Amino acid sequence: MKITIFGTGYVGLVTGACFAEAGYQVMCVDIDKEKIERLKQGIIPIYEPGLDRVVKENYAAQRLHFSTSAGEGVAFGEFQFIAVGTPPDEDGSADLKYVLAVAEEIGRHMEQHRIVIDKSTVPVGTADKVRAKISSVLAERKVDLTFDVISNPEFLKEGSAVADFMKPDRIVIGADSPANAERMRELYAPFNRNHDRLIVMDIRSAELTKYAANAMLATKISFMNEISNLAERLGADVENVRIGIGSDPRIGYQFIYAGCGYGGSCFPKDVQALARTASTIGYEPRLLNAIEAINQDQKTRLFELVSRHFDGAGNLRGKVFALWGLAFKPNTDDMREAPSRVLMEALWAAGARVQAYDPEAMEETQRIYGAREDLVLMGTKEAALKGADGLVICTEWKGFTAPDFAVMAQQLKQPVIFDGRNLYDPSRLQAKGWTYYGIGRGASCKRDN
Ligand SMILES: NC(=O)c1ccc[n+]([C@@H]2O[C@H](COP(=O)([O-])OP(=O)(O)OC[C@H]3O[C@@H](n4cnc5c(N)ncnc54)[C@H](O)[C@@H]3O)[C@@H](O)[C@H]2O)c1
Ligand SMILES: O=c1ccn([C@@H]2O[C@H](COP(=O)(O)OP(=O)(O)O[C@H]3O[C@H](CO)[C@@H](O)[C@H](O)[C@H]3O)[C@@H](O)[C@H]2O)c(=O)[nH]1
Repeated sequence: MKITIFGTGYVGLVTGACFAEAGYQVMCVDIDKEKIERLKQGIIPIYEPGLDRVVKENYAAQRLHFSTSAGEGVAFGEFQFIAVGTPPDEDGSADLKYVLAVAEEIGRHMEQHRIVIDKSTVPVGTADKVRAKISSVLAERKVDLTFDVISNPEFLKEGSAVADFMKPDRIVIGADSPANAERMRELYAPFNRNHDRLIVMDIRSAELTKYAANAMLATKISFMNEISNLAERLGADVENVRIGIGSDPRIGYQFIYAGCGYGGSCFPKDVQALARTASTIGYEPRLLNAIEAINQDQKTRLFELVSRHFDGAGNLRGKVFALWGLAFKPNTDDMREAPSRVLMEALWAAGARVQAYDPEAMEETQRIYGAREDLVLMGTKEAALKGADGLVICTEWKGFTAPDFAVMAQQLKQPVIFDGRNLYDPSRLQAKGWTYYGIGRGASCKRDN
């Protein structure tokens, strides 16, 4: 079977490389010429565990091909995956311009039947728009060709994208005929062994399933962040509460970690896009709006703790802060909507300087912020501490979980930690003379009310 994937971002590149690893012939097409050139040279544009090997080996084995030519891509695969970005429009709704541009290319270059599969996260009704776009271009060309449109949303997580794709929890297929569903079952057979993971449904339900999944996970996080704010004020510890409620299998332990807010390219944009969809059909999305609002507040939490500790009035002129963790989560270099950005920008606005360290996201930070006097990127987490007035943690990289606190205390001007991911045991640190602030740790930390 031959597959074409439009878009070589997190989803497209992982999907293409994993299909090639399963033995298929795959062509990845992107409009970004530099990205495609670098991929051909074996330079992987993102940090994603395991991706480097699958891309390089399958490219060398000539199962994985790269191109900037849409025409070449449309001619190549019977299956045409759309895996391009769907960024937020000005009003928060999903911008479909990249998706529809691909649909247009497919219509323009098609010479035989094609199965068009939408893997991008798109609002309900997008498959109809893709179908209409291809049909109108075919009509302009005055050619009579048949094609199918299928929805196949992607659920991989950054940081474990290859593993998630190889061993999915589920493969959601939105199809309008049993024959199309069967073609997808055949295509996904290498990833659907041992037990059936394929969930087949109508196209609109598949499109909504993707948003519902992300909104549900974001709800769990915002709920716990709200509880953390209560815990802080009530003198309870959200970490104890987390363990207490997670033990109920109806709640579960996953996605109930309070912290400095959720980031990334998906939860913030998808919660907003779903809320926007609701508004456009006259339904007030009260819960979705609250999830988003709680998250925005939560991202300012660390700055509040820092400024209250040092000044109370938000003036941090002359202060220097060590920052551990820039990426929006561990095992990625992605900084889209990262809580670290909100924190750094607030610290800078208050006159402070930042000495930052992240195992993977330094280049990305440099790309986003360029050279500025109030940001120094340090080569190690220890170096970031030197001469700083305090340590702030935004990302729970494994390498941050068991540092040498005695050495750290010597490097910092004063032993104070603002821990946005609740990595440490407050009482142990306090026993060693540290001032420790976590998220929602009212029982064990300094109360701030
Ligand atoms: N990042 C994730 O973890 C994740 C997971 C599941 C679903 N999604 C969804 O998948 C989609 C893609 O996300 P991503 O993170 O991979 O995006 P991305 O921004 O990393 O990559 C998108 C790529 O598409 C390319 N592109 C744009 N227009 C094109 C065109 N006409 N032809 C070919 N290529 C084109 C861009 O140059 C870019 O390389 C989004 O809808 C996103 O919401 C993302
Ligand atoms: O208990 C938790 C779990 C996560 N987070 C934060 O939530 C954000 C998102 O984390 P995660 O879901 O692990 O990363 P993503 O790569 O954004 O993956 C989400 O978004 C993808 C894109 O749609 C989906 O495919 C995935 O299923 C979905 O988990 C990060 O900032 C995390 O720090 C918390 O604050 N607390």
